Amino acid sequence: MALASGVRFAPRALLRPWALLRGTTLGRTEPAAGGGGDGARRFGSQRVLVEPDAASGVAVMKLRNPPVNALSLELLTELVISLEKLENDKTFRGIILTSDCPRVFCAGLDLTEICGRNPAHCAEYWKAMQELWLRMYLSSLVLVAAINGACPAGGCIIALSCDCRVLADNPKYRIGLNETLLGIIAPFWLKDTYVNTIGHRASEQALQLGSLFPPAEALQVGLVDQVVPEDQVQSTALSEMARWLAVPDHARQLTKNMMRKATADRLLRQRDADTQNFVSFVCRDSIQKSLQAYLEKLRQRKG
Ligand SMILES: CCCCCC/C=C\CC(=O)SCCNC(=O)CCNC(=O)[C@H](O)C(C)(C)COP(=O)(O)OP(=O)(O)OC[C@H]1O[C@@H](n2cnc3c(N)ncnc32)[C@H](O)[C@@H]1OP(=O)(O)O
Repeated sequence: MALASGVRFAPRALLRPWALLRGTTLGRTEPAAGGGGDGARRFGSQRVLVEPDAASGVAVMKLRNPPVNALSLELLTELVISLEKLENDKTFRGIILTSDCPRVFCAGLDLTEICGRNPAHCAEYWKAMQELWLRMYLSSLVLVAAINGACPAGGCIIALSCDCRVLADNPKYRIGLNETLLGIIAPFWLKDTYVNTIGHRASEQALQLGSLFPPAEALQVGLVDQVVPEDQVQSTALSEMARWLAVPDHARQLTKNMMRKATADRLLRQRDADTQNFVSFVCRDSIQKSLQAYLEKLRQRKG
């Protein structure tokens, strides 16, 4: 990811994401409906659909890991690869991230990846989560989240690592970090991202209470930048994108780096310790029990 000035600010020592790939179908390119030239060709993978528009330099990236876009290891990996692909293509300056699943933007960590799994798997999973956050948080592209569904926990992290957030005005589409309600604790880099977005006091309250904010409250606290009727989320995200792209890339990119680098560096300095911390915490019997109970409650809630 080179800046116009030649500065590279994406962490270079990141995992090679394709090493994590199992049974995915990356790199597939197909014409979009009614499409013609290059600008109308879709590409992506099984769980991430990319609709590039070369003319505007903007790609729409859709999460499609039904039913709730839970962040499985495969989805995390495919997101990193799609992001990297767009970043390496000079045609693109911005990405609109949205969901292809009805009513849910992203349900957060895939709890089945950390329930009843061995420590090695949990470590691999957590590294992939760190990787995605680092890549998104420091991306040289403009990232706009078009939040067209519920956005708890890890879903909120994805949205917060974008530059701008547009949320559909539906009381069911709540957003926030609800980790404490699952008996788990947001890691420091998540807490830092929250504080950077909504300030210390609001974060302190929201993190301890595990608050999930409905749209009007999310707007008020500053978690999202716009709340609009559901059918206007995409068009508003495009208008926001135009506003951000009106700024010269090099100036915007260097400013973004100035604002975010310290937060990302903090994780980069202690990535292994953060992984060990995560693994030893989630593998505790008591935490496994509460995660299992939460998952069971989700399953029983159905119907
Ligand atoms: C040191 C510790 C560090 C901790 C790191 C912290 C970082 C992030 C934490 C997390 O992200 S933990 C995950 C938190 N997520 C949630 O609490 C959301 C839970 N899900 C929901 O509230 C709802 O599913 C929804 C997203 C609002 C959607 O509701 P809807 O009614 O549309 O769908 P459901 O019927 O509830 O679910 C369908 C299906 O999906 C399964 N499922 C839902 N969420 C998850 C998940 N996060 N992981 C795995 N599976 C999930 C749910 O059980 C249903 O499954 P089936 O019954 O169909 O088998």
